[in-house]
Amino acid sequence: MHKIVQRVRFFNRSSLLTHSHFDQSQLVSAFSNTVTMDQTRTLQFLHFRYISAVEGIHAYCLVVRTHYFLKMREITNTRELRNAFDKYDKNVLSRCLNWTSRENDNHHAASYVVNRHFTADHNDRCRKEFSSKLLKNIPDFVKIVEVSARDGLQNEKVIVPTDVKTKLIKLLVSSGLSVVEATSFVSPKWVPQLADAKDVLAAIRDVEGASFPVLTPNLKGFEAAVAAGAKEVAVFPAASESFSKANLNCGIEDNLARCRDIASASRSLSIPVRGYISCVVGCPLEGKISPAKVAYVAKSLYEMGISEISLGDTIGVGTPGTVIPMLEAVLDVVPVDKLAVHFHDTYGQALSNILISLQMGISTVDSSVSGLGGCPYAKGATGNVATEDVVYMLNGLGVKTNVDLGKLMLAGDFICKHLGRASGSKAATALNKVTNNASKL
Ligand SMILES: CC(C)(COP(=O)([O-])OP(=O)([O-])OC[C@H]1O[C@@H](n2cnc3c(N)ncnc32)[C@H](O)[C@@H]1OP(=O)([O-])[O-])[C@@H](O)C(=O)NCCC(=O)NCCSC(=O)C[C@@](C)(O)CC(=O)[O-]
Repeated sequence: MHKIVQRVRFFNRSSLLTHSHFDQSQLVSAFSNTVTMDQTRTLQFLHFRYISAVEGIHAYCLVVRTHYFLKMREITNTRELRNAFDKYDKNVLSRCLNWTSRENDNHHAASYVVNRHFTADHNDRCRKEFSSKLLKNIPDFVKIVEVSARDGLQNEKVIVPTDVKTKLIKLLVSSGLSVVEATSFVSPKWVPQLADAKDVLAAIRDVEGASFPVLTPNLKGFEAAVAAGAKEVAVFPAASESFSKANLNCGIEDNLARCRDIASASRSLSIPVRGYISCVVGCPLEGKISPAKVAYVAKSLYEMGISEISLGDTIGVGTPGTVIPMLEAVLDVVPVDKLAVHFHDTYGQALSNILISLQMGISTVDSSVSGLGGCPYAKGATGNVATEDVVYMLNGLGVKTNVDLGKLMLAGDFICKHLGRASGSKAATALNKVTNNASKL
């Protein structure tokens, strides 16, 4: 039985009931005549499957390697195949199936399923093609920027003691994470949870093996951070005017001016400045955000010498369908090695968005242990993507992170126990059930 790997649309059920008398040879000969190909060969490429009315009527026209007989370039995705099929073959197919396509029924006639699994040889070839196409841009190494101690905790209503925060940071570092965002130098009136920023930095002063960037919204925050020993800072403009006002009490342009001040102050101290852009696909206040707006803010940050630009889907509404155009727009103005992605998992889309970002060449991913997180000024935003889930996926892809999943899970267990809640990481939850030695996975 051929494995059907991609189904676009079912044939119209009622049409099939009416026109269920066609057979395979009829179909093959119609195609052969049209595409001047011998029947045996055509059979190889075209497979028709009809399941009787007892099981429910489904007909699949399997068009494989369409380019072979249409002398087209290879078709790799559904949309391309649909377009090509619509252009060249719809009428042929309709004739084969003895259909009279009604005008608004055209899409039924153009329905098809791609079958890439019709011979062993073909399987091997396809697997290689898939691997080279889908994995070719995926980096060998991904840098994970762990944000749980800042983004993860900033939204917690009950104040987490400083020693719990610092123990969390130490556990995260011991798992191999090389960048652990530590805290924010923001107004304690705005984010009371991080009012102990200075004490956190003091407590981790001697911890080696990682850098500890901190958020600084303005020069006041930057100066306080430097005085407390920060060696890396981050600014955080938004791509949404309304969110910028809600989060920072100033609009995009005013905030970019503050970022510029911080960038120039940091230059003389050789302090790298990271830049987050919030709301890169959607805003809790404005809805959809255009890729052009994100590209504008990204370009501004790049031009002021920001070392890394992290693209934040603050409320987790993005899907690959919205993330790809956003990334394309940003990649037009900022080199890929300067970019990072920062996905919240509100709608369960974070891992697919990360995979797409890796396929587009991005090699820095922000995440938060146990999926902790949420922005106090983005109502409805849930946790960041869980670091354990990201590491699990990257391990599966053979991508190095230098992070020990077992030790990472210990950090997750620690903070979840303290907060009195279950982990938001699916991988950690599953691994905790099936093995006590997750670090071997
Ligand atoms: C930017 C401000 C300070 C403006 O807040 P403001 O009220 O407009 O500031 P102001 O200049 O009028 O000052 C008001 C008071 O705040 C003080 N102040 C002023 N600046 C500081 C500072 N740096 N540190 C400590 N105190 C500060 C200042 O001294 C004054 O104190 P007062 O005289 O009333 O006693 C405020 O809006 C703020 O702190 N916002 C931060 C909000 C925040 O942290 N949001 C969460 C982080 S963003 C995020 O999570 C998204 C991200 C990055 O993860 C990416 C993603 O997920 O997409």
